[in-house]
Amino acid sequence: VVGGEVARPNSWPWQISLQYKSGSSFYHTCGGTLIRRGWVMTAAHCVDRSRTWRVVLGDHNINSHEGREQYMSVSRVYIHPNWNSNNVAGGWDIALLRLSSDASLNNYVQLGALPPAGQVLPHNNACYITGWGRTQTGGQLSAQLKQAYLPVVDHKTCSSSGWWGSTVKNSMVCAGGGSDSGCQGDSGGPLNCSVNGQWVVHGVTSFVSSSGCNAYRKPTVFTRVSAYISWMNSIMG
Ligand SMILES: CC(C)C[C@H](NC(=O)[C@H](CCCC[NH3+])NC(=O)C(F)(F)F)C(=O)Nc1ccc(C(C)C)cc1
Repeated sequence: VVGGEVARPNSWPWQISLQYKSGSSFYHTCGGTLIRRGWVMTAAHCVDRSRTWRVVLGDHNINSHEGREQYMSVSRVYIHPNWNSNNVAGGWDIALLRLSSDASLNNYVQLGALPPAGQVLPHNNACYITGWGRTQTGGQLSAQLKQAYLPVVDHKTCSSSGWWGSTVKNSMVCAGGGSDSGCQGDSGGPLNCSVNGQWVVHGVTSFVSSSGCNAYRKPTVFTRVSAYISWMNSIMG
């Protein structure tokens, strides 16, 4: 997250850290959202290489053990069948991770709310991106979970010339476009939007401009969760 601020610990209790094993250690690579006690939603581009994964729930500082974390292994990865790793602009950047055991829900670990199928938010709807991703283009990951206010940019604006043009599809949500943005390492994490006074996870962080995370008129682009409700239900049952 470029800009924004460090989140109050565990104030986004559905945010997870997706980590891969290398040698005897695990490393943060992406974010994700706990959507059922045994299921995590993330981006397909986060898991299109087969690795040994673990999901950390209830985390704040990913470099220290604070005692609230739950470490879960992943029993199966479901990548959307239409995902093409050579074309993030094609969309379909969504995946589900089946955890090998159910999470315990508490003050630090809660389920994220999903939108109704087809819901599209209006221009400027209040949303926050959260994640441990780079804090500057080409910079380092953040040790502590960060948040940034990224209001929705409607499809009409986001897909216009000077913005993303035809790279952005209707199955995506744009948010931000100013000095705050997502960045590498935020991928897969939630776009948390305020709808009728409730937080709803409307986006899965997908891509930013290759010329820089907070590039002018290149809002962070998210997979629009409301376009994938039926697919997710078909997998999770
Ligand atoms: C070094 C980084 C900044 C490059 C940048 N990376 C990204 O945007 C990666 C996802 C890349 C998936 C591709 N397999 N996502 C992120 O950085 C995220 F913002 F989500 F955290 C990128 O590729 N951006 C990109 C590439 C192509 C397009 C279209 C023109 C096809 C749009 C954006």
